[in-house]
Amino acid sequence: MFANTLRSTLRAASRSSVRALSTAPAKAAVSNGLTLGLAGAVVGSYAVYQVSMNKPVLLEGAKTIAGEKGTVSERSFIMIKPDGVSRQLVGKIVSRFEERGYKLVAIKSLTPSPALAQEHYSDLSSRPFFGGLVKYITSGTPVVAMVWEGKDVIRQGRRIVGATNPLESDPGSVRGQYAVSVGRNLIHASDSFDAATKEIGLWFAETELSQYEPTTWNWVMADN
Ligand SMILES: Nc1ncnc2c1ncn2[C@@H]1O[C@H](COP(=O)(O)OP(=O)(O)OP(=O)(O)O)[C@@H](O)[C@H]1O
Repeated sequence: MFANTLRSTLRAASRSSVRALSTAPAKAAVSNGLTLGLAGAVVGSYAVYQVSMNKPVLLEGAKTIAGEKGTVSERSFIMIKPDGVSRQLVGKIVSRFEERGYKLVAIKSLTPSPALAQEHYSDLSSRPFFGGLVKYITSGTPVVAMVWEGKDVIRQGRRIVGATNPLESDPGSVRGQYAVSVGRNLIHASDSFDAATKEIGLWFAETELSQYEPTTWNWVMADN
C-alpha cells in the first residue's frame, strides 16, 4: 500500500520535474540540433526528484541518469574542452579512465551552443570570467562529451582530472601534467552526484547511454 502510494507520488513528481526542468535545455537542443534535456535526469517510470519551490530535490537512494551514488552504476560527466581536443590529448585522456577500469557508456564530439555552455556553467554566471569561459567552450573547436561509469567515478574522476587551477593540480593528474592556466585547463569532471545528474541529462539523452559489461569489469569492480 505504502509502496503504491509512494510510486504514484514519485510518478507525479516525475511528470512535474520534466515540465519544470525542460525549458532551458530545450532551447539548447534547438540551437544544437541535438536531443538534449534535463528530462533525461528522470529514469524509467520512477521520479528521482521532488519539485519544491521549482528546485529539484534528489530523493535518498534514488537512481538517476547518473546511476546510483556509491555503487558500480555511478556515472560522471567528463568533457574534454576545446584546448584538449586542439592539443590532440583525447586519446591520452580517454586512456586514463579506461586504464583505471572505468566503463565508457557515451561519447560524442560537438561544438556546444552558447545556451548549452551557459546552462552547463550556470552556477558561475555571476563570476567575472563567465563570458570568457562560455566563449572558450563554444569557440568552434569541438569538445568531447563523455559519460563514464563505475564505483566512485565522480570522486575518482575529479582526482584523475586534478584541481581547477593547474598550479595546484597533482602532477599525476591530467591538469597537473598538461595544463598551465586555469582558463585553459583542458577538461571538466562532475564534482558531485547532483552535478552529474544535471550534466548527463543536459548533454545526453538516456537512449545515448550504453549498457554493457567490459570483460575486465568483475576484476575491477569488487569489494569481496
Ligand atoms: N579564475 C578563473 N579564471 C578563468 N577561468 C576560470 C577561473 N576559475 C574557473 N575558471 C574556469 O571555469 C571552469 C569552471 O570552474 P569551477 O570553479 O567549476 O572549477 P572546476 O569544477 O574544476 O572546473 P570544471 O567545471 O570545468 O570541471 C574552470 O574549469 C575553468 O575553466
